[in-house]
Amino acid sequence: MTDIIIQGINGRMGKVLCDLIAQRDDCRIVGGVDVSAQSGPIPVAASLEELNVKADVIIDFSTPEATKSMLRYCQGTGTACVMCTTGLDEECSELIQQTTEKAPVFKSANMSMGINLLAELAQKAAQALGMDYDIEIIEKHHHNKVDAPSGTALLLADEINKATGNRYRYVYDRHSVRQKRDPHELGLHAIRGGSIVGDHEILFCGPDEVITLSHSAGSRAVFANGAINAAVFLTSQKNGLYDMKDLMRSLL
Ligand SMILES: NC(=O)C1=CN([C@@H]2O[C@H](COP(=O)(O)OP(=O)(O)OC[C@H]3O[C@@H](n4cnc5c(N)ncnc54)[C@H](OP(=O)(O)O)[C@@H]3O)[C@@H](O)[C@H]2O)C=CC1
Ligand SMILES: O=C(O)C1=N[C@H](C(=O)O)C[C@H](O)C1
Repeated sequence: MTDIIIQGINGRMGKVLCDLIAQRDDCRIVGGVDVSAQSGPIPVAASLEELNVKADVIIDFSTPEATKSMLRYCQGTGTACVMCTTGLDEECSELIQQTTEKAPVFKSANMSMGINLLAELAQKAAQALGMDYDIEIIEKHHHNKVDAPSGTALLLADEINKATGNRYRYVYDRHSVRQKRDPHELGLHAIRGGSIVGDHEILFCGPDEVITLSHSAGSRAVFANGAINAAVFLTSQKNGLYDMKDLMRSLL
């Protein structure tokens, strides 16, 4: 039985996690962290220190500041964590590095299997098509999302760059750009509206043709299930950094 704390338990993802974990018999929620602590069967506090509950893994869908607090807590206690929050900064990258020496850390800007397959397909397409095809990524999310571009759009861009010898530099939204497109640009564009869960398109625009690879999340369950599976996976891992590729390999 994997004991889990959810950071951001009252948020959109936190609520879906609670529903899905209740249906499983290999894990349970032993506590939650959120701004507004609520009274209920699960203890919830404003910080991990205040919660003072031991768990095997913390799943984090919150804010970048809260993620940093969690990493410091995991460094001190050796607790494993699944990092799902996006919009993280350079300070967070350093904290992640330090934390992986003290605890198992799982990080992915997108916990769905589909996006991680899409990243592999995009790498293959970029390698096969070469510089004659301009790459543009369009992401669409609900109107409550605060960070842009999405962590997933950046993940896809980074994976493409990794597979092509870092040949691209990122251009965001092209607002006020007054020059023609350079072949080394990779465009990232964010759309925010309504209740869109998360759509990502990668366009390879070539001479007289466009190839589009896309993924559309039908519900938040795809992310929540990935995060729960990652939490269970982490309980048998050594200190270090893990991502969806490690989880997918373990399920084969
Ligand atoms: N990796 C992935 O697959 C996915 C990642 N995400 C990312 O997860 C994050 C959360 O998304 P979502 O659930 O939609 O966002 P929400 O805003 O709905 O939920 C975040 C929750 O965290 C709470 N919170 C704010 N500050 C703290 C704090 N210091 N400590 C603990 N909790 C805090 C918020 O409280 P309050 O509202 O009162 O501020 C809110 O309840 C985002 O960065 C999003 O991009 C989302 C989906 C999938
Ligand atoms: O905020 C969201 O909702 C989502 N955020 C993640 C991101 O920034 O990529 C993943 C998913 O697309 C939903």
